[in-house]
Amino acid sequence: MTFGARLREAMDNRGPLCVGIDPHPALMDSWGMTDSAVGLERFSMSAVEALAGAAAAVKPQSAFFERHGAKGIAVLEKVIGAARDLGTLVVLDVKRGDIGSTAQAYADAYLDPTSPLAVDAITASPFLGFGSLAPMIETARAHGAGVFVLALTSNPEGPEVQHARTADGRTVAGTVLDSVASLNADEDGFGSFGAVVGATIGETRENLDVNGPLLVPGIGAQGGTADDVRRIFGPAVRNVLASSSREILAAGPDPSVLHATALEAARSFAALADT
Ligand SMILES: O=c1ccn([C@@H]2O[C@H](COP(=O)(O)O)[C@@H](O)[C@H]2O)c(=O)[nH]1
Repeated sequence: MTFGARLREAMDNRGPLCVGIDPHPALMDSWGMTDSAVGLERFSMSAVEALAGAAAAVKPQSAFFERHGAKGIAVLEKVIGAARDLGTLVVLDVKRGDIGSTAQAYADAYLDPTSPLAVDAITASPFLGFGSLAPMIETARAHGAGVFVLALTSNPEGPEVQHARTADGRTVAGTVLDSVASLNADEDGFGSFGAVVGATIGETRENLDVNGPLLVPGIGAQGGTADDVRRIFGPAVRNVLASSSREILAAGPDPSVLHATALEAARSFAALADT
């Protein structure tokens, strides 16, 4: 099955929620865990075990593992394996992008199933030129994985680049969205290539229908709400995979409370798609 088909099924069965695994030092402290590789492992494994089954996907944020060096990467590997064993899709938030030959190495690291860090999908940055992502796109296609490309990010600095106009009058974000849509053009169902569009962007005139998933961060801690998602995405809301990290993780460490919080969030985003 392609990533798009697996994700559609998971979103339909569990609700369109992706829970971010972002082990911030302050969150680890509030869970009674130290800011160390040991604390990182306890935090992340407890989160994955509590959240698997309550969300369509989990999204480990690579930076929070990288900051613990080699031991942190070992924990990331364990977290990815545990989530996949529990039947939850893994979107690794690494925002990779580089010249083609290096992009291939990133693709090998995350999208080739023989890699220890292989996941279902990654986030990628198109700001070295959309074509530079080709090795990631081709590797994902070859192995039934997916790629979410940054288009309209949730941070306030994003518009200075993403709203800029290209020579043909389209915005940079518009060209990214069009390119993602063309990657999914031959797809009958739900494509495996998605765009990242924040819940905090306010208004947009861009065409958000990419015939594939829209990963939507910025919900909760950054101020985005379910109402914002309904307003921004309109009919494309059916393709939204709502992503929230700190707001849901703040409900821990009790696994049953964490699980219930994610279930409730998944229900509320599923209701948006039904309206
Ligand atoms: O536009 C983007 C792209 C990615 N992110 C990432 O999502 C989470 C958000 O965490 P919260 O705690 O829910 O704010 C984080 O890992 C970001 O790096 C994003 O926020 N915006």
